[in-house]
Amino acid sequence: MAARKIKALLRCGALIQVVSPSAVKYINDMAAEGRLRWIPRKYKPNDLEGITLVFCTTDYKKLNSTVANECMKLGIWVNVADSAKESTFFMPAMMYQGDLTITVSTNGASPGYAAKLRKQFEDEFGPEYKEYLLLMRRLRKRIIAEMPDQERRRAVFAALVESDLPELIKNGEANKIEERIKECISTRKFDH
Ligand SMILES: C[C@@]1(CC(=O)O)C2=NC(=C\c3[nH]c(c(CCC(=O)O)c3CC(=O)O)Cc3[nH]c(c(CC(=O)O)c3CCC(=O)O)/C=C3\N/C(=C\2)[C@@H](CCC(=O)O)[C@]3(C)CC(=O)O)/[C@H]1CCC(=O)O
Ligand SMILES: NC(=O)c1ccc[n+]([C@@H]2O[C@H](COP(=O)([O-])OP(=O)(O)OC[C@H]3O[C@@H](n4cnc5c(N)ncnc54)[C@H](O)[C@@H]3O)[C@@H](O)[C@H]2O)c1
Repeated sequence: MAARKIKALLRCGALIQVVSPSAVKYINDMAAEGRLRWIPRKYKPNDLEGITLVFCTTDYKKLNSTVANECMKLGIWVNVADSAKESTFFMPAMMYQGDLTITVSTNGASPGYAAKLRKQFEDEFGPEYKEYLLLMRRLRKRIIAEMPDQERRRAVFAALVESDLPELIKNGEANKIEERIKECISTRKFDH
């Protein structure tokens, strides 16, 4: 449980401290690589000093609850793995494809369903979207620099996002990609 939360946090560049007498291999490895600090003992109340975000992921319900209460008193945001009710924030299911991030939440109604939808998004948004967004990032920079008229730029961006570029990338149709970009750049239509 803790390992799953840690994976998401490391992606965001969080500074992580784990307090637990035991740790799974992943946490052990991350500690050995210096990517987090593992304090191998039971929780003590002053562990919350200077902490901005807390995850209570022990298998000891009463302790999770006590820590959550302490956090509430101190105004620290807390996520309680076995109690949606005592959490002040939830984690969503997340997927990444380059610069694309998709998160799903059911607001605590069914985390399993959030996970199922996340898998569906992973199937739908393959590596072509990573490529597509790299392309869009380059094009957008160029268009902003070279196209002074904002209305015109909006029309071009709208055409680019409505285009079949991801499909063309997926199918490796390189010649059509150039052609499609040119078509989009020459578009003048803009729907308000
Ligand atoms: C999305 C995800 C993110 C993550 O954990 O990083 C996440 N839970 C995931 C999976 C999952 N969790 C559970 C199952 C078993 C099936 C099931 O219960 O449905 C599965 C399915 C699985 O493992 O595949 C059990 C469970 N979960 C919570 C409780 C306690 C409670 O409900 O009070 C219990 C014990 C219930 C019991 O006692 O039986 C509570 C929460 N879990 C949340 C998030 C928050 C609400 C998010 C939302 O509703 O969208 C919330 C409120 C707090 C939080 O943890 O942030 C991650 C999917 C990651 C992915 O695969 O992409
Ligand atoms: N939110 C979710 O998505 C979700 C999903 C599955 C399970 N859960 C819940 O999360 C909880 C943890 O599940 P798990 O599978 O990770 O359990 P686990 O047994 O693998 O891990 C619990 C950890 O808590 C540590 N611990 C126990 N007492 C402690 C103390 N006093 N101080 C510090 N650390 C202590 C243990 O050393 C262990 O490393 C369970 O209550 C489970 O119901 C939540």
